[in-house]
Amino acid sequence: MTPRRTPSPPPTSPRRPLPPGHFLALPPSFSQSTASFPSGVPSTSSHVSNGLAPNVASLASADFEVDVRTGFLPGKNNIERLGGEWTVWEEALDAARGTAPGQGLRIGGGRQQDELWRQGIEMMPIVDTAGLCVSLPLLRRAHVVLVFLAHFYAHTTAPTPAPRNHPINIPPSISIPLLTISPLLGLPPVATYADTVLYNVLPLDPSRELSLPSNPPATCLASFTGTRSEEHFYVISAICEIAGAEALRLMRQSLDELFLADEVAIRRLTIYLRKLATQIDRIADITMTMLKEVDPEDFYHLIRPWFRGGDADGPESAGWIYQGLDEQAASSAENPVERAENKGRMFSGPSAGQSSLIHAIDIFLTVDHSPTPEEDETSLKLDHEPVTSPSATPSPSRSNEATFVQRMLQYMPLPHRTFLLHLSTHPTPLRQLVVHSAQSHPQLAEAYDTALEALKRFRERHFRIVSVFIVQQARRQPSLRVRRLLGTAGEDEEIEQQEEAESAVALGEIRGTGGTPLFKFLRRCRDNTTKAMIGKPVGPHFDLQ
Ligand code: HEM
Repeated sequence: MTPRRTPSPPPTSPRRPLPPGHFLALPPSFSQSTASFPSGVPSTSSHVSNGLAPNVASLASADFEVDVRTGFLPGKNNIERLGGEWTVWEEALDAARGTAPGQGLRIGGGRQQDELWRQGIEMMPIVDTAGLCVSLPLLRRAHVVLVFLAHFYAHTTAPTPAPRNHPINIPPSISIPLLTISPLLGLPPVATYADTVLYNVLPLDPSRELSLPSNPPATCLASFTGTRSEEHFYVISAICEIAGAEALRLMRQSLDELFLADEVAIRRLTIYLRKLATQIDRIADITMTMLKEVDPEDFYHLIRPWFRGGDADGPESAGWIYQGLDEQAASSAENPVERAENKGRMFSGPSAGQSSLIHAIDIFLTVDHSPTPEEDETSLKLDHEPVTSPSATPSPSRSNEATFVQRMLQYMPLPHRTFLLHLSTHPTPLRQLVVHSAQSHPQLAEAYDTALEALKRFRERHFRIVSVFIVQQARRQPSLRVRRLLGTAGEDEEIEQQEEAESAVALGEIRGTGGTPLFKFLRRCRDNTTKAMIGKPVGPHFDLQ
Protein backbone atom coordinates (compact mmCIF):
# COMPACT_ATOMS: atom_id res chain seq x y z
CA MET A 1 0.00 0.00 0.00
CA THR A 2 1.28 3.48 -0.90
CA PRO A 3 1.68 5.56 2.25
CA ARG A 4 -0.59 8.62 2.48
CA ARG A 5 1.46 11.65 1.47
CA THR A 6 0.85 14.51 3.85
CA PRO A 7 3.03 17.55 3.09
CA SER A 8 4.01 19.63 6.10
CA PRO A 9 2.53 23.13 6.46
CA PRO A 10 4.82 26.05 5.54
CA PRO A 11 6.77 27.74 8.37
CA THR A 12 4.91 30.55 10.04
CA SER A 13 5.89 34.13 9.23
CA PRO A 14 7.51 36.30 11.91
CA ARG A 15 5.05 38.47 13.82
CA ARG A 16 5.65 41.90 15.20
CA PRO A 17 4.83 41.49 18.93
CA LEU A 18 6.45 38.61 20.80
CA PRO A 19 3.61 36.12 21.22
CA PRO A 20 3.11 34.62 24.68
CA GLY A 21 5.25 31.52 25.10
CA HIS A 22 7.51 32.38 22.14
CA PHE A 23 10.84 30.84 22.99
CA LEU A 24 12.52 34.17 22.31
CA ALA A 25 10.95 35.28 25.56
CA LEU A 26 13.37 32.96 27.35
CA PRO A 27 16.87 34.32 27.76
CA PRO A 28 19.10 31.92 25.81
CA SER A 29 21.97 30.14 27.47
CA PHE A 30 24.16 32.31 25.24
CA SER A 31 24.33 34.77 28.08
CA GLN A 32 26.14 32.28 30.29
CA SER A 33 29.83 32.48 29.57
CA THR A 34 32.29 29.79 30.56
CA ALA A 35 36.06 29.56 30.47
CA SER A 36 36.00 27.62 27.22
CA PHE A 37 33.19 29.57 25.57
CA PRO A 38 33.81 33.18 26.62
CA SER A 39 30.80 34.38 24.70
CA GLY A 40 28.53 31.62 25.94
CA VAL A 41 27.97 28.02 24.94
CA PRO A 42 26.05 27.85 21.68
CA SER A 43 22.79 26.15 22.50
CA THR A 44 19.15 26.39 21.70
CA SER A 45 17.98 26.03 25.25
CA SER A 46 17.37 28.67 27.82
CA HIS A 47 19.03 28.70 31.21
CA VAL A 48 15.62 29.26 32.76
CA SER A 49 14.05 26.34 30.92
CA ASN A 50 15.84 23.64 32.93
CA GLY A 51 17.83 22.66 29.86
CA LEU A 52 14.74 22.04 27.76
CA ALA A 53 15.07 23.21 24.19
CA PRO A 54 12.04 24.80 22.55
CA ASN A 55 9.63 22.44 20.91
CA VAL A 56 11.11 22.01 17.45
CA ALA A 57 9.72 18.58 16.64
CA SER A 58 9.80 19.20 12.90
CA LEU A 59 11.40 21.84 10.74
CA ALA A 60 8.01 23.07 9.65
CA SER A 61 6.38 23.35 13.04
CA ALA A 62 8.76 25.62 14.89
CA ASP A 63 9.03 29.35 14.67
CA PHE A 64 12.60 29.66 13.45
CA GLU A 65 12.14 33.20 12.17
CA VAL A 66 12.68 31.80 8.69
CA ASP A 67 10.26 33.34 6.24
CA VAL A 68 9.03 31.45 3.18
CA ARG A 69 9.57 34.50 0.97
CA THR A 70 12.62 36.15 2.51
CA GLY A 71 14.51 33.27 4.14
CA PHE A 72 16.63 34.44 7.06
CA LEU A 73 15.76 38.09 6.36
CA PRO A 74 12.81 39.28 8.46
CA GLY A 75 9.55 38.89 6.53
CA LYS A 76 8.31 42.27 7.79
CA ASN A 77 10.32 45.37 6.91
CA ASN A 78 12.91 46.55 9.40
CA ILE A 79 12.00 49.71 11.23
CA GLU A 80 14.01 52.75 10.18
CA ARG A 81 14.38 54.70 13.39
CA LEU A 82 13.64 54.46 17.10
CA GLY A 83 11.55 57.21 18.63
CA GLY A 84 10.73 58.33 22.16
CA GLU A 85 13.39 57.99 24.82
CA TRP A 86 15.62 56.02 22.39
CA THR A 87 15.95 58.98 19.99
CA VAL A 88 19.12 59.91 21.85
CA TRP A 89 20.82 56.74 20.48
CA GLU A 90 19.70 57.50 16.93
CA GLU A 91 21.03 61.05 17.22
CA ALA A 92 24.38 59.77 18.48
CA LEU A 93 24.52 57.45 15.46
CA ASP A 94 23.69 60.29 13.04
CA ALA A 95 26.50 62.35 14.56
CA ALA A 96 28.98 59.47 14.33
CA ARG A 97 28.32 58.82 10.66
CA GLY A 98 28.27 62.51 9.63
CA THR A 99 26.44 63.95 6.66
CA ALA A 100 28.74 62.63 3.92
CA PRO A 101 31.58 60.10 3.50
CA GLY A 102 34.67 61.44 5.27
CA GLN A 103 32.60 63.78 7.47
CA GLY A 104 31.96 61.30 10.26
CA LEU A 105 34.19 59.88 13.00
CA ARG A 106 37.59 58.50 12.05
CA ILE A 107 39.28 55.24 12.99
CA GLY A 108 41.73 56.00 15.79
CA GLY A 109 39.83 59.18 16.76
CA GLY A 110 41.96 61.99 18.18
CA ARG A 111 40.31 64.99 16.48
CA GLN A 112 38.15 67.43 18.41
CA GLN A 113 35.07 66.12 16.59
CA ASP A 114 35.84 62.55 17.71
CA GLU A 115 36.53 63.59 21.30
CA LEU A 116 33.34 65.65 21.58
CA TRP A 117 31.32 62.72 20.31
CA ARG A 118 32.96 60.36 22.80
CA GLN A 119 32.29 62.78 25.67
CA GLY A 120 28.66 62.95 24.55
CA ILE A 121 28.43 59.15 24.75
CA GLU A 122 30.03 59.07 28.20
CA MET A 123 27.49 61.61 29.46
CA MET A 124 24.51 60.04 27.69
CA PRO A 125 21.83 58.75 30.12
CA ILE A 126 21.31 55.01 30.58
CA VAL A 127 18.01 54.67 28.80
CA ASP A 128 15.52 52.06 29.98
CA THR A 129 14.91 49.23 27.51
CA ALA A 130 11.72 47.72 28.97
CA GLY A 131 9.51 49.40 26.35
CA LEU A 132 11.46 47.75 23.53
CA CYS A 133 10.44 44.24 24.54
CA VAL A 134 6.96 44.59 23.04
CA SER A 135 8.24 44.21 19.52
CA LEU A 136 10.94 42.23 17.73
CA PRO A 137 11.58 44.95 15.10
CA LEU A 138 12.11 47.48 17.92
CA LEU A 139 14.54 45.15 19.71
CA ARG A 140 16.39 44.48 16.46
CA ARG A 141 16.71 48.16 15.60
CA ALA A 142 17.91 48.90 19.15
CA HIS A 143 20.57 46.19 18.81
CA VAL A 144 21.71 47.60 15.46
CA VAL A 145 22.00 51.15 16.81
CA LEU A 146 23.75 50.15 20.04
CA VAL A 147 26.32 47.87 18.39
CA PHE A 148 27.15 50.52 15.78
CA LEU A 149 27.63 52.99 18.66
CA ALA A 150 29.82 50.45 20.48
CA HIS A 151 32.04 49.95 17.41
CA PHE A 152 32.24 53.71 16.79
CA TYR A 153 33.28 54.23 20.40
CA ALA A 154 35.74 51.32 20.46
CA HIS A 155 37.51 52.38 17.27
CA THR A 156 37.79 56.04 18.10
CA THR A 157 39.70 55.08 21.25
CA ALA A 158 43.25 56.39 20.93
CA PRO A 159 45.46 53.53 19.72
CA THR A 160 47.92 52.01 22.17
CA PRO A 161 51.16 50.45 20.94
CA ALA A 162 50.62 47.00 19.41
CA PRO A 163 49.90 44.48 20.72
CA ARG A 164 47.09 46.32 22.47
CA ASN A 165 47.35 45.22 26.07
CA HIS A 166 44.48 47.17 27.58
CA PRO A 167 40.88 46.19 27.00
CA ILE A 168 38.69 48.81 25.33
CA ASN A 169 36.00 50.18 27.64
CA ILE A 170 32.46 50.48 26.32
CA PRO A 171 30.66 53.11 28.46
CA PRO A 172 27.58 52.16 30.53
CA SER A 173 25.24 54.30 28.38
CA ILE A 174 25.85 51.76 25.59
CA SER A 175 26.86 48.62 27.46
CA ILE A 176 23.98 48.41 29.95
CA PRO A 177 21.11 48.62 27.43
CA LEU A 178 23.07 46.49 24.97
CA LEU A 179 23.73 43.71 27.46
CA THR A 180 20.09 43.85 28.52
CA ILE A 181 18.59 43.40 25.05
CA SER A 182 21.20 41.13 23.42
CA PRO A 183 20.08 37.95 25.22
CA LEU A 184 16.49 38.65 24.17
CA LEU A 185 17.54 38.27 20.54
CA GLY A 186 20.09 35.58 21.31
CA LEU A 187 22.84 37.79 19.88
CA PRO A 188 26.18 38.84 21.36
CA PRO A 189 26.71 42.52 22.32
CA VAL A 190 28.79 43.20 19.22
CA ALA A 191 28.03 43.96 15.56
CA THR A 192 27.01 40.78 13.77
CA TYR A 193 25.91 39.90 10.25
CA ALA A 194 22.33 40.16 11.57
CA ASP A 195 22.98 43.82 12.50
CA THR A 196 24.76 44.86 9.32
CA VAL A 197 22.60 42.88 6.90
CA LEU A 198 19.47 41.08 8.16
CA TYR A 199 18.14 43.90 10.35
CA ASN A 200 19.71 46.71 8.37
CA VAL A 201 18.20 46.73 4.90
CA LEU A 202 15.08 48.19 3.34
CA PRO A 203 13.41 47.19 0.08
CA LEU A 204 13.30 49.34 -3.05
CA ASP A 205 9.79 50.41 -2.14
CA PRO A 206 9.74 50.55 1.68
CA SER A 207 5.96 50.87 1.73
CA ARG A 208 5.75 47.26 0.48
CA GLU A 209 7.33 44.13 1.91
CA LEU A 210 10.57 42.63 0.60
CA SER A 211 10.29 40.19 -2.26
CA LEU A 212 12.40 38.96 -5.12
CA PRO A 213 12.43 40.09 -7.90
CA SER A 214 9.80 42.83 -7.56
CA ASN A 215 10.92 44.56 -4.34
CA PRO A 216 14.50 43.53 -3.51
CA PRO A 217 16.70 44.91 -0.70
CA ALA A 218 17.95 48.29 -1.98
CA THR A 219 19.22 50.52 0.84
CA CYS A 220 20.81 50.12 4.24
CA LEU A 221 19.87 51.90 7.44
CA ALA A 222 23.03 52.10 9.56
CA SER A 223 26.50 52.57 8.16
CA PHE A 224 29.98 53.34 9.48
CA THR A 225 31.20 55.33 6.50
CA GLY A 226 28.13 56.46 4.56
CA THR A 227 29.86 55.22 1.39
CA ARG A 228 28.07 53.66 -1.55
CA SER A 229 30.42 50.68 -1.19
CA GLU A 230 29.33 49.99 2.37
CA GLU A 231 25.67 50.21 1.41
CA HIS A 232 26.18 47.80 -1.50
CA PHE A 233 28.20 45.42 0.65
CA TYR A 234 25.20 45.00 2.96
CA VAL A 235 22.53 45.12 0.25
CA ILE A 236 24.17 42.47 -1.98
CA SER A 237 24.53 40.15 1.02
CA ALA A 238 20.82 40.69 1.71
CA ILE A 239 19.96 39.85 -1.92
CA CYS A 240 21.92 36.59 -1.47
CA GLU A 241 19.76 35.90 1.59
CA ILE A 242 16.48 36.50 -0.18
CA ALA A 243 17.63 34.34 -3.11
CA GLY A 244 18.42 31.72 -0.46
CA ALA A 245 14.73 31.53 0.49
CA GLU A 246 14.14 29.32 -2.55
CA ALA A 247 17.03 27.06 -1.49
CA LEU A 248 15.49 26.77 1.98
CA ARG A 249 12.12 25.91 0.44
CA LEU A 250 13.70 23.14 -1.63
CA MET A 251 15.47 21.80 1.44
CA ARG A 252 12.25 21.75 3.43
CA GLN A 253 10.41 19.96 0.64
CA SER A 254 13.26 17.46 0.44
CA LEU A 255 13.08 16.77 4.17
CA ASP A 256 9.37 16.12 3.84
CA GLU A 257 10.12 13.57 1.10
CA LEU A 258 12.82 11.96 3.22
CA PHE A 259 10.24 10.95 5.79
CA LEU A 260 8.56 8.86 3.10
CA ALA A 261 11.63 7.76 1.11
CA ASP A 262 9.53 5.86 -1.44
CA GLU A 263 9.92 5.83 -5.24
CA VAL A 264 7.96 9.08 -5.63
CA ALA A 265 10.10 10.66 -2.93
CA ILE A 266 13.32 9.64 -4.66
CA ARG A 267 12.13 11.07 -7.97
CA ARG A 268 11.14 14.34 -6.30
CA LEU A 269 14.36 14.52 -4.29
CA THR A 270 16.34 14.20 -7.52
CA ILE A 271 14.46 17.16 -8.99
CA TYR A 272 14.81 19.26 -5.81
CA LEU A 273 18.55 18.64 -5.63
CA ARG A 274 19.05 19.75 -9.25
CA LYS A 275 17.01 22.86 -8.52
CA LEU A 276 19.06 23.46 -5.39
CA ALA A 277 22.24 23.43 -7.51
CA THR A 278 20.75 26.14 -9.76
CA GLN A 279 19.83 28.17 -6.71
CA ILE A 280 23.35 27.91 -5.23
CA ASP A 281 24.77 29.11 -8.57
CA ARG A 282 22.37 32.03 -8.41
CA ILE A 283 23.62 32.96 -4.92
CA ALA A 284 27.20 32.79 -6.25
CA ASP A 285 26.27 35.04 -9.23
CA ILE A 286 24.83 37.60 -6.82
CA THR A 287 27.92 37.39 -4.60
CA MET A 288 30.11 38.13 -7.62
CA THR A 289 28.27 41.44 -8.23
CA MET A 290 30.31 42.70 -5.24
CA LEU A 291 33.18 43.08 -7.72
CA LYS A 292 31.21 45.66 -9.67
CA GLU A 293 29.33 47.42 -6.89
CA VAL A 294 31.79 47.54 -3.99
CA ASP A 295 35.14 49.28 -4.28
CA PRO A 296 37.73 46.86 -2.83
CA GLU A 297 39.85 49.74 -1.53
CA ASP A 298 36.89 51.30 0.25
CA PHE A 299 36.04 47.90 1.70
CA TYR A 300 39.49 47.09 3.00
CA HIS A 301 40.68 50.49 4.22
CA LEU A 302 37.53 52.43 5.09
CA ILE A 303 34.88 49.88 6.04
CA ARG A 304 36.51 46.72 7.38
CA PRO A 305 38.48 48.39 10.21
CA TRP A 306 35.18 49.39 11.86
CA PHE A 307 34.15 45.71 11.94
CA ARG A 308 36.96 44.62 14.22
CA GLY A 309 35.70 43.00 17.42
CA GLY A 310 37.43 42.49 20.75
CA ASP A 311 39.36 39.48 19.44
CA ALA A 312 40.70 41.04 16.22
CA ASP A 313 44.35 40.93 17.32
CA GLY A 314 44.26 37.14 17.70
CA PRO A 315 45.57 35.65 20.93
CA GLU A 316 47.10 39.01 21.92
CA SER A 317 43.71 40.71 21.93
CA ALA A 318 42.69 42.41 25.16
CA GLY A 319 38.95 42.40 24.38
CA TRP A 320 36.24 44.87 25.25
CA ILE A 321 34.96 45.61 28.77
CA TYR A 322 31.28 46.42 28.95
CA GLN A 323 31.32 48.97 31.75
CA GLY A 324 28.68 48.88 34.42
CA LEU A 325 28.26 45.12 34.23
CA ASP A 326 31.61 43.56 33.34
CA GLU A 327 33.43 45.04 36.34
CA GLN A 328 31.04 43.10 38.59
CA ALA A 329 31.41 39.97 36.48
CA ALA A 330 35.20 40.28 36.55
CA SER A 331 35.23 39.87 40.30
CA SER A 332 33.16 36.69 40.09
CA ALA A 333 34.75 33.29 39.51
CA GLU A 334 32.82 32.55 36.28
CA ASN A 335 35.54 33.15 33.77
CA PRO A 336 38.95 32.56 35.34
CA VAL A 337 40.87 33.25 32.10
CA GLU A 338 39.46 36.73 31.59
CA ARG A 339 39.71 37.53 35.30
CA ALA A 340 43.31 36.45 35.67
CA GLU A 341 44.49 38.19 32.51
CA ASN A 342 42.41 41.34 32.90
CA LYS A 343 40.89 40.73 29.52
CA GLY A 344 37.61 41.99 28.20
CA ARG A 345 35.11 40.00 26.18
CA MET A 346 36.49 38.40 23.04
CA PHE A 347 33.85 38.78 20.39
CA SER A 348 34.49 38.76 16.66
CA GLY A 349 33.10 41.45 14.38
CA PRO A 350 30.60 40.85 11.58
CA SER A 351 31.27 38.54 8.63
CA ALA A 352 29.11 36.87 5.99
CA GLY A 353 30.49 33.65 7.49
CA GLN A 354 27.86 34.34 10.20
CA SER A 355 25.05 34.01 7.67
CA SER A 356 23.00 30.89 8.36
CA LEU A 357 22.33 30.28 4.68
CA ILE A 358 25.48 28.53 3.45
CA HIS A 359 25.79 26.70 6.77
CA ALA A 360 22.23 25.39 6.31
CA ILE A 361 23.09 24.10 2.83
CA ASP A 362 26.26 22.50 4.22
CA ILE A 363 24.34 20.74 6.97
CA PHE A 364 21.59 19.64 4.59
CA LEU A 365 24.12 18.15 2.16
CA THR A 366 26.23 16.78 5.08
CA VAL A 367 29.40 18.68 4.29
CA ASP A 368 31.46 17.97 7.38
CA HIS A 369 33.75 20.79 8.44
CA SER A 370 34.82 19.26 11.74
CA PRO A 371 38.52 18.49 11.90
CA THR A 372 39.78 14.95 11.47
CA PRO A 373 42.20 13.71 14.12
CA GLU A 374 44.89 13.48 11.41
CA GLU A 375 44.63 17.13 10.48
CA ASP A 376 47.01 19.53 12.06
CA GLU A 377 44.47 21.69 13.79
CA THR A 378 46.89 23.80 15.74
CA SER A 379 47.24 26.27 12.87
CA LEU A 380 43.47 26.66 12.54
CA LYS A 381 43.01 27.28 16.21
CA LEU A 382 43.33 30.43 18.26
CA ASP A 383 44.50 30.43 21.83
CA HIS A 384 41.33 32.07 22.99
CA GLU A 385 39.10 30.01 20.76
CA PRO A 386 36.62 27.68 22.47
CA VAL A 387 38.13 24.25 22.77
CA THR A 388 35.38 22.35 24.49
CA SER A 389 32.83 20.80 22.24
CA PRO A 390 29.28 22.09 22.87
CA SER A 391 26.43 19.68 23.27
CA ALA A 392 25.56 20.26 19.61
CA THR A 393 28.78 18.75 18.25
CA PRO A 394 27.73 17.13 14.96
CA SER A 395 30.22 14.28 15.08
CA PRO A 396 31.28 13.06 18.51
CA SER A 397 33.91 10.78 17.00
CA ARG A 398 35.83 13.78 15.74
CA SER A 399 38.28 15.97 17.63
CA ASN A 400 36.75 18.21 20.29
CA GLU A 401 37.90 21.40 18.55
CA ALA A 402 35.04 23.85 17.99
CA THR A 403 34.43 24.18 14.27
CA PHE A 404 34.00 27.47 12.44
CA VAL A 405 30.26 26.77 12.23
CA GLN A 406 30.07 26.20 15.96
CA ARG A 407 31.85 29.49 16.56
CA MET A 408 29.65 31.26 14.03
CA LEU A 409 26.51 29.87 15.70
CA GLN A 410 27.25 32.24 18.55
CA TYR A 411 26.76 35.21 16.24
CA MET A 412 23.42 34.17 14.77
CA PRO A 413 20.02 35.15 16.17
CA LEU A 414 18.71 32.43 18.49
CA PRO A 415 15.95 31.16 16.14
CA HIS A 416 18.44 30.75 13.27
CA ARG A 417 20.89 28.98 15.56
CA THR A 418 18.03 26.72 16.60
CA PHE A 419 17.17 26.07 12.96
CA LEU A 420 20.73 24.96 12.17
CA LEU A 421 21.10 22.80 15.26
CA HIS A 422 17.77 21.19 14.53
CA LEU A 423 18.69 20.60 10.90
CA SER A 424 21.94 18.95 11.99
CA THR A 425 20.08 16.46 14.17
CA HIS A 426 17.28 15.72 11.71
CA PRO A 427 16.20 12.08 12.08
CA THR A 428 16.18 11.31 8.33
CA PRO A 429 19.36 12.76 6.87
CA LEU A 430 19.59 13.07 3.10
CA ARG A 431 23.04 11.59 2.63
CA GLN A 432 22.10 8.29 4.24
CA LEU A 433 19.38 7.72 1.64
CA VAL A 434 21.59 8.87 -1.26
CA VAL A 435 24.38 6.46 -0.25
CA HIS A 436 21.95 3.63 0.47
CA SER A 437 20.27 3.94 -2.94
CA ALA A 438 23.34 4.83 -5.02
CA GLN A 439 23.20 1.53 -6.92
CA SER A 440 19.46 1.39 -7.45
CA HIS A 441 18.98 5.15 -8.14
CA PRO A 442 22.21 6.55 -9.56
CA GLN A 443 20.40 9.67 -10.77
CA LEU A 444 19.76 10.66 -7.14
CA ALA A 445 23.48 10.39 -6.31
CA GLU A 446 24.24 12.38 -9.44
CA ALA A 447 21.81 15.14 -8.45
CA TYR A 448 23.30 15.17 -4.95
CA ASP A 449 26.78 15.62 -6.41
CA THR A 450 25.48 18.33 -8.74
CA ALA A 451 24.36 20.32 -5.69
CA LEU A 452 27.76 19.77 -4.08
CA GLU A 453 29.52 20.84 -7.30
CA ALA A 454 27.52 24.08 -7.20
CA LEU A 455 28.51 24.63 -3.57
CA LYS A 456 32.15 24.01 -4.43
CA ARG A 457 31.84 26.55 -7.31
CA PHE A 458 30.33 29.04 -4.85
CA ARG A 459 33.37 28.60 -2.61
CA GLU A 460 35.82 28.98 -5.46
CA ARG A 461 34.14 32.16 -6.67
CA HIS A 462 33.92 33.48 -3.11
CA PHE A 463 37.65 32.82 -2.83
CA ARG A 464 38.21 35.18 -5.76
CA ILE A 465 36.21 37.83 -3.92
CA VAL A 466 38.35 37.38 -0.82
CA SER A 467 41.52 37.64 -2.95
CA VAL A 468 40.41 40.92 -4.53
CA PHE A 469 38.90 42.49 -1.41
CA ILE A 470 41.44 41.41 1.16
CA VAL A 471 44.66 39.96 -0.22
CA GLN A 472 45.27 42.41 -3.05
CA GLN A 473 44.40 45.33 -0.78
CA ALA A 474 46.65 44.10 2.03
CA ARG A 475 49.54 44.22 -0.43
CA ARG A 476 49.15 47.74 -1.74
CA GLN A 477 48.88 51.24 -0.33
CA PRO A 478 45.55 53.07 -0.34
CA SER A 479 45.07 55.71 -3.07
CA LEU A 480 45.21 59.42 -2.28
CA ARG A 481 41.40 59.54 -2.39
CA VAL A 482 41.14 56.90 0.32
CA ARG A 483 43.98 58.40 2.36
CA ARG A 484 42.10 61.71 2.34
CA LEU A 485 39.00 59.99 3.66
CA LEU A 486 41.11 58.24 6.27
CA GLY A 487 42.74 61.53 7.22
CA THR A 488 46.23 60.20 6.49
CA ALA A 489 46.86 62.07 3.20
CA GLY A 490 49.67 64.13 4.74
CA GLU A 491 51.62 61.10 5.83
CA ASP A 492 53.09 60.29 2.41
CA GLU A 493 56.64 60.09 3.63
CA GLU A 494 55.83 57.72 6.43
CA ILE A 495 53.77 55.59 4.05
CA GLU A 496 56.65 55.33 1.59
CA GLN A 497 58.85 54.03 4.39
CA GLN A 498 56.28 51.40 5.30
CA GLU A 499 55.60 50.49 1.71
CA GLU A 500 58.35 47.99 1.19
CA ALA A 501 57.70 46.14 4.43
CA GLU A 502 53.94 46.03 3.94
CA SER A 503 53.93 44.89 0.33
CA ALA A 504 55.63 41.73 1.53
CA VAL A 505 52.57 40.58 3.51
CA ALA A 506 52.66 36.80 3.28
CA LEU A 507 49.54 34.89 2.30
CA GLY A 508 49.73 32.78 5.43
CA GLU A 509 49.68 35.88 7.64
CA ILE A 510 46.36 37.20 6.37
CA ARG A 511 43.62 36.48 8.84
CA GLY A 512 39.86 36.62 8.78
CA THR A 513 37.30 37.39 11.46
CA GLY A 514 38.51 36.34 14.88
CA GLY A 515 41.98 35.76 13.46
CA THR A 516 41.32 32.62 11.34
CA PRO A 517 44.25 31.94 8.99
CA LEU A 518 42.28 32.86 5.91
CA PHE A 519 43.56 30.78 3.05
CA LYS A 520 44.01 27.54 4.85
CA PHE A 521 40.51 27.93 6.20
CA LEU A 522 38.78 28.75 2.90
CA ARG A 523 40.64 26.03 0.99
CA ARG A 524 39.63 23.55 3.61
CA CYS A 525 35.96 24.56 3.35
CA ARG A 526 36.15 23.96 -0.42
CA ASP A 527 37.91 20.60 0.03
CA ASN A 528 35.37 19.42 2.60
CA THR A 529 32.65 20.13 0.01
CA THR A 530 34.41 17.95 -2.57
CA LYS A 531 34.95 15.17 0.00
CA ALA A 532 31.20 14.86 0.52
CA MET A 533 30.60 13.84 -3.10
CA ILE A 534 29.53 10.28 -3.79
CA GLY A 535 31.19 10.10 -7.22
CA LYS A 536 34.27 11.89 -8.51
CA PRO A 537 34.07 15.69 -8.88
CA VAL A 538 33.31 16.59 -12.51
CA GLY A 539 34.03 20.34 -12.63
CA PRO A 540 37.50 21.94 -12.76
CA HIS A 541 39.37 21.93 -9.47
CA PHE A 542 41.17 25.25 -9.06
CA ASP A 543 44.28 25.61 -7.05
CA LEU A 544 43.17 28.17 -4.46
CA GLN A 545 46.07 30.42 -3.55
C1 HEM B 1 33.09 41.58 -0.46
C2 HEM B 1 32.43 40.48 -0.10
C3 HEM B 1 32.96 39.43 0.83
C4 HEM B 1 34.16 39.35 1.47
C5 HEM B 1 35.33 40.31 1.43
C6 HEM B 1 34.13 38.13 2.25
C7 HEM B 1 35.16 37.72 3.07
C8 HEM B 1 35.15 36.56 3.80
C9 HEM B 1 36.20 36.14 4.68
C10 HEM B 1 37.45 36.93 4.96
C11 HEM B 1 35.85 34.95 5.21
C12 HEM B 1 36.67 34.10 6.18
C13 HEM B 1 36.03 34.00 7.50
C14 HEM B 1 35.94 35.31 8.18
O1 HEM B 1 36.90 36.06 8.20
O2 HEM B 1 34.86 35.59 8.71
C15 HEM B 1 34.58 34.61 4.67
C16 HEM B 1 33.90 33.46 4.98
C17 HEM B 1 32.68 33.17 4.49
N1 HEM B 1 31.91 33.95 3.68
FE1 HEM B 1 32.45 35.67 2.79
N2 HEM B 1 32.94 37.49 2.06
C18 HEM B 1 32.19 38.25 1.21
C19 HEM B 1 30.92 37.97 0.77
C20 HEM B 1 30.21 36.86 1.12
C21 HEM B 1 28.84 36.58 0.73
C22 HEM B 1 27.95 37.51 -0.09
C23 HEM B 1 28.51 35.38 1.27
C24 HEM B 1 27.22 34.60 1.23
C25 HEM B 1 26.44 34.49 0.29
C26 HEM B 1 29.66 34.90 1.99
C27 HEM B 1 29.71 33.72 2.68
C28 HEM B 1 30.76 33.28 3.43
C29 HEM B 1 30.78 32.01 4.12
C30 HEM B 1 29.67 30.98 4.14
C31 HEM B 1 31.99 31.94 4.78
C32 HEM B 1 32.51 30.77 5.63
C33 HEM B 1 33.50 29.97 4.83
C34 HEM B 1 32.85 28.95 3.92
O3 HEM B 1 31.83 28.38 4.33
O4 HEM B 1 33.38 28.72 2.82
N3 HEM B 1 30.66 35.82 1.88
N4 HEM B 1 34.15 35.60 3.81
